[in-house]
Parts: sequence; C-alpha cells; structure tokens
Amino acid sequence: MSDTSLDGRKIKDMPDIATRLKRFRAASPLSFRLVAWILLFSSAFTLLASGIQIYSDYREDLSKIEQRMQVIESGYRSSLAQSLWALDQKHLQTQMDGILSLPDIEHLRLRIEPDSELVMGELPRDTDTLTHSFELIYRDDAEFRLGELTITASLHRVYDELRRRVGFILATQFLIIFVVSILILWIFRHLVTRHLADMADYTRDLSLRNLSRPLELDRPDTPAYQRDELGMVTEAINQMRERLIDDVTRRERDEAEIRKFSKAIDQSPSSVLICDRQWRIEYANRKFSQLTGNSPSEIIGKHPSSLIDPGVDSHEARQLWKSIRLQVQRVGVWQGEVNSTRKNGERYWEQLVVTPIKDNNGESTGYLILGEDISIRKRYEQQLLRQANYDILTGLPNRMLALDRLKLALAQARRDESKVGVMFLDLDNFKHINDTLGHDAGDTLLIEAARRISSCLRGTSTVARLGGDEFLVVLPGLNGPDASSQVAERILKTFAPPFMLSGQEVFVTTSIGIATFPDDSDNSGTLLQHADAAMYEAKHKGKSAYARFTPEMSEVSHERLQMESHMRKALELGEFELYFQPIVDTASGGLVAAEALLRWNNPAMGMVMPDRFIPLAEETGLIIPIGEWVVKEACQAAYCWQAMTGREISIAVNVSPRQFRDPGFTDAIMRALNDSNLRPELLELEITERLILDNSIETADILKQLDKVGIRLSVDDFGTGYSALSYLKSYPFDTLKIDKSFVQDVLKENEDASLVRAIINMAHSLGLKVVAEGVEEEDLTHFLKAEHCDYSQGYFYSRPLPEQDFIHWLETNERANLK
Ligand SMILES: Nc1nc2c(ncn2[C@@H]2O[C@H](COP(=O)(O)O[C@H]3[C@@H](O)[C@H](n4cnc5c(=O)[nH]c(N)nc54)O[C@@H]3COP(=O)(O)O)[C@@H](O)[C@H]2O)c(=O)[nH]1
Repeated sequence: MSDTSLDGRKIKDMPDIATRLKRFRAASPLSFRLVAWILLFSSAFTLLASGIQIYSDYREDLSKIEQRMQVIESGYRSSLAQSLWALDQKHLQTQMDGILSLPDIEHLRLRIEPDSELVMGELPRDTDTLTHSFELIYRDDAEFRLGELTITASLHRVYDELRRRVGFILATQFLIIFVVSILILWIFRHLVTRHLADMADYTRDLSLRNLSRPLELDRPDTPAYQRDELGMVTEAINQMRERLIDDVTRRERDEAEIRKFSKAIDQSPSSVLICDRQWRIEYANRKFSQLTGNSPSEIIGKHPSSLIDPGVDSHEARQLWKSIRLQVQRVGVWQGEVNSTRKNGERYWEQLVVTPIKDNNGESTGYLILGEDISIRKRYEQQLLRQANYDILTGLPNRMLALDRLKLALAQARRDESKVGVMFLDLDNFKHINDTLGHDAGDTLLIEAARRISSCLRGTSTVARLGGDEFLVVLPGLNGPDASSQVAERILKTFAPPFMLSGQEVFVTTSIGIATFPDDSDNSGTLLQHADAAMYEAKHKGKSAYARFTPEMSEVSHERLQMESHMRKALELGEFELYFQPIVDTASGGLVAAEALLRWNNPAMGMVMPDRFIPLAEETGLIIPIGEWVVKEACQAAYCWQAMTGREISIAVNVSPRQFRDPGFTDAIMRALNDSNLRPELLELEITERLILDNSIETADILKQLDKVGIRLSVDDFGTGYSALSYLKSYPFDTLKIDKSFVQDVLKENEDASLVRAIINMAHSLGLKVVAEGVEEEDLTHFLKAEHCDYSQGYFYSRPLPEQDFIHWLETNERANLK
C-alpha cells in the first residue's frame, strides 16, 4: 500500500483503478477484447453451422449420385439385358452412351459373359469416385446371367460444389464479422470505453489538491444512466472522492491539532519525556534538553532511571524506578521529587509526575513523564526550613528548634530519670558594643561568642541563639547538680580572652542563668523562665557571672512577663501619655520646639519611665503600634498649640530602630500629618546613630523619602554611638543633638568641652543645626551661647511636662520672652 501524504501526491486507492484502466487501454483495450471474444464465438458458431450445412449438402449430393445409379440400374437393367441377349451392339452402345451422358457418370464397364468386356468413358484419376455394379440377367423361361455393368461416378462436381460453398460461406462470414465488429466496437466505445477512459484520466489526475472536481461522464444525467454500471462506478468514485475530502479535512484538522499539541508539548514550561511500553525514551521536549543539557538524540532509547543521578547508586535508581513502575501500574500515577543530575554534573531537584498513556481500549501504549525544576523552590524550602530552625548569623539552632530539643531532652530525662540543665546566656554590654562599634562588629561578636560557647559543650548538648545577644544551652543527661555549674564556669572562662572587633581588642563577658530539670521545674516553659530569671540575677551580681535559679528569682521574671502582658493592653486602655519638654533657642531662650516623651501610667505599676518599657516594647514589637500612637498624638498636640498661640512650634518625636524598619512606617507618619493638618516641616524625627549605622539601602531610601516631603530629621544622642561623621554628609539630616553625657560635663571636663565645641563646629560646617541635651545649669547656657550652639534642652528650662503643664509653661515663657 502506497503511503499518502498531504502534499498532493496520489491517494492510496487511486493508482489501482488508474493503472488498471491504463493497462486495459494500453495493452488490451476492453472493446477489442470484447469484440474479439464475440467474433470468436460467433464465428465458431457460424462456421460450425455452415460446416454442418455443407456436410449435409455433400451427403445429399452423394446420395443423389447413388440414387441416380439406382435409377440407372432400375431403368437400364432390363433394356441392357435385352440388348445383350439380342446382341444388339448398336442399341447397347446407345444405351451406354445414354448412361454415360448422365451427370457425374464418368466410366462404364460392361463385363459380358463369359469373358468379354465393354468399357466406356474414362476412370477419374485425381478425385474420389462412387461405383455401382449390377448384374444383367435375361429372363425368359429360365434366367440367363449375361454380364455385369459397373458404373463409376466422379465426385469432382460434388467437391467443386463443396469448395464453392465453403468459399462463399467464409467470405460472407468474414464480411459479416467485420461489419459486426465495427458496429460493436463503435457501440461499445460510445457506450462504455470512452467513459472508462475518462474515468481513467480522472483518476489519474485525481490528487488531494483537486478533490473538489467531481467525476462527470459525457452521458445524459438520467436515472436510467445513473443506475447502470458506469453510473454506479461514477457514483462510487464520487463517493470515494467525498470520503477522501472528509478524510483529508479530518486529517488536516487532526494534523493541525497534533501540530498544536506537539508545539505545546515542545514549548511546554515543564520537561516532557515519552517512553514506550518498555520504558525506553521515545521523545524529549525542548525544556527537557534545556533542563538536563541532554539532546534528544543522546537519550532516545535509554531508560529514564539512567537520567536520575549517575552519582546515586544505580541499584537505588533502579529500585526507585521499580516502585514508580509498580505504582503507575497499580494507581495510574506517580508523583514525587527526585534528585537528578544535569549533563554538566550539576545536581537539581525535579518534581516528577509519571502517568501511563492509554489507547482507546485502555491499554498502556507508553508512559508520560512530566518534570519541573524545583531546585529554586527546594532551596527556598530548605532556606525556610533553615530560617525556621536556625539562626542565620551564627548557624546555631534558633528558639524554635532549641525548644524542640529541650522538650526531647526532658522526655528522655523522664525516661532515664536523669537531669537536664537549661542555661540562659546574655552578653554583657552587647548593646553598647553594637552602638559604638557598629552592627558588623556586633555580628562578629555574636558569631565568635557562639563559637566559644559551643566549644565548651559535649556533642549531646545544644546551644541555640534565641535572638539579640541571648543564647540558650540545653545540657541533657547531667550527672549531678554541679555539672551545669562546671559548664557555666568553662563558658565564662572562654570569654576571658579579648574579642577582635573592628580591628580592636574588646573584652566581652556573659551572664548565665541556670535552671535544672526536674529540680526547678518539670516543664520546659517554666524552666526557661527560671533560667532567664537566674540570668537577670547573674547580671545584677555583676557581669561575667552565673547564677542558679532559686524560687525568689521567679518574682523578677514574673515582673517582666507581667509588664509585657500589661503593655499589650496599655494602648487600648489609654495608659500612655505624652510629656513634652521644651527645646529653646540658646541665644534668646525662646521656645522653638518640644520633644514628645512617652510615659506609661499603669494602675498597678504606677508611672513607668520609657527606659524601662521601651526596650521590652522593641523586643516584643509593640513599639510599632505604640510609636504610631506617639507620632499621631504629637502632631495633633503641635497643631493645637499652633492654633492656640498663633505660632508654629515644631515637635520632635523619638523613633526607635524597630519602628523605622517597619514597612508601614512612612505611611504611618504621613497619616499622622494628614490627620492633624500639621505642616511636615514642623515634625522632626529623632533617629539614633545606631539606626544610621545599619547603613542599609532601605534606611537611606526612607530618610530621603521623609526629607522629600519636608519632614525634619535629627541625629539623637550624638556621641554615644560610633559617631561616624561620614553619614552626616550622606543622609539628609537637619539637626544634631549632642548627648547629655557630653554636655553635662563640659564645665568640669576640658575634654568634653573641646568635644562639644568640635561637634558644634563640625555640624555647622555641614549645615546642621545643633541641640545640646541635658542642660541643667545656667552656666552651661553661657558656654553653649559662646559656642553658638543653636538650641538647648534640659531641666534648666523645663523637665518633660504633661501637655497641660507644657501649655502653661509655654504661655509663661512666651510672656517672659515678650517682656
Ligand atoms: N522610641 C521612643 N523612645 C522614646 C519615646 N519617649 C522617650 N523615649 C526614649 O526614652 C529614653 C528616656 O526618655 P526619658 O526618660 O523621657 O528621658 C528624656 C528626658 O527626660 C531626659 N532629659 C532631658 N533633659 C534632661 C536633663 O537636663 N538631665 C537629665 N538627666 N535628663 C534629661 O533625656 C531624655 C530625652 O533624651 P533624648 O530622647 O535623647 O532626647 C530616651 O532615650 C528617649 O529617646 C518615644 O515616644 N519613643
């Protein structure tokens, strides 16, 4: 069967008909063959009939001759006998001449008794003869045998007649056959063969490109013609043509579909492998090649297991594919993640879905393997897992994992009836180191501290970073009460050598609190609280110390917990209040701004100062809603004073680092300004050096954003941090606040006076205004005036005041200034 394509080649059924018709026409035209057969049969029949007829005529001629000889016998016997008896020779001669003149009689021989003979005529030599003899008897009283006459008749005439007839019959037959043949030929050609030729031409030309033209014969289109054989063949060919059109249309549609699917598979974002029933790869799409680096030709015919990971034990790979095969057969699908290897040896994770490809009968004809590179997701998951369980900076387990390990250790200890030590460690002065040497130094310190703590522990122990500078150590299977103390001492000892931070040697100590299971508690949460309480105790003892938990300590720890729980409700209960401290023009003493300072008025704890609760608020994240409340209240207050006094008084608000890093920070600031209608230029945000040293792009961006809308920015507590002057140039600060620790001592310490002087000059050279904090004495104001310090703030002018008192102060001060 010849294959058929859509490019216009002959369709598969066509050559049969076309070549057959062509063969008929070329080698043995049907009409000729038909005529030949008709003529053959009719000629044979006619010849047979003519032969019979000729033979019958021949027999009749022979019989006529024989009859004639009988007639001669009966007519001449007696007269010849008379003539012989009478010896009348003349008469005898006449009689024999008479016989000889008869047709066909050629020879007479008269034997006369006893021994004479009379012969007349010639015996024909080259032809057949018929002879007839009869005796001549004379009857009187007795019978006398006189002789015998033998008559010979020639068949020459009979044969001549026979020949003539045969010649005639053949001539007429030939003529008839010729004429009939021509006639039949013409009729047959007119009625049949020319149409067959048309059909042959049609089918010869028929291709998938010109299926639209139907076969039409040059015949009347009447039912009678439609019903005859040619009509039926024509109809059959046209039906076949229509079926072909349908087939071609369907095939084209199918091919378009197949092309579409094939393109979709080829361009699929997932890798696609198609395997045969024996799991030999038959097809691989483009994504597969991109993913693995293998070209299709390299993997066609291979088993997919060979692609998983050559590094992986081939037995393992085979086992995996065995289980995949079994599951696909049983369940119809296998899904999972496998570790594969690219051609260049790079390992990657792949999510695979393996399904059978089934035919219409539900039989598997092959297998489809869809793959997706999930390396990034996997890495991300592993990262998340790591992030969820490990501290990124030190690589130590984090709080979550540490608590898990603690719970496991407690469960084991319950079974073994052993003890578990829980240690809470906090680096002494970490905040100060972080603030002064910067975050990088702080990070280095944490990493080194983690290393030193770990070096003091056995493999079964766990050291974790809980956050900030806090570490937890879990010591399972303690032998005795002193074991944990010994570990604590070892840790304190490893902290004795200095740490190299930012190129300088720094001595850092740690405070350790210890709680023991089951002596102090049998519950992990409580043990942690107790260890924390013990750690605070150790800190109070003096740094570089450890303390074991005692029941009295739980009260301190309890207080912290209580404060946190109170703080969570404080906003809602309206326990926070803003105090305002004036910032005055150093030269004139007139009010220019006020700093908003937060106070917490808790019914149970009384007035709580920010130093006590702000760190906890930062630690717990509560500083974000609290800080938002502060900015909002401060802006509203400043706007009220403006309405009240008719003059614009700036308001300075402290922003803690945690607040600043909150993604909603700038929005919260803008909301506060919008809600209060305060001009952005009247709001000043006080930012500590610690935050600036963070040095992240986000910090710079947020500062620029705030500056762009006109909000003023000041560096708070300048001098207590790293004091890197470069950042003052890079960031859009307006004001620099010299920390009170320098200001307060300028009159006592020459060094401090020089420093303050230098800071003022430097700030002015950078175009910054300077605020001196902690101005408690009048003499200080003289110094600051002399040094051209722009603004001053301190108890000398006013302590932070509740709003009403501040308004009062404002009015009083205004009046005093007016005088
Ligand atoms: N993130 C936020 N931090 C805040 C907020 N409100 C306050 N704070 C921070 O708390 C710290 C302590 O503040 P406070 O106890 O209010 O102390 C301030 C003043 O009372 C004090 N001060 C002012 N003048 C003098 C003085 O002459 N002598 C002296 N001994 N103390 C004085 O200084 C504090 C203000 O300092 P500063 O912020 O650096 O201008 C404090 O660090 C606040 O930042 C808040 O809403 N959010």
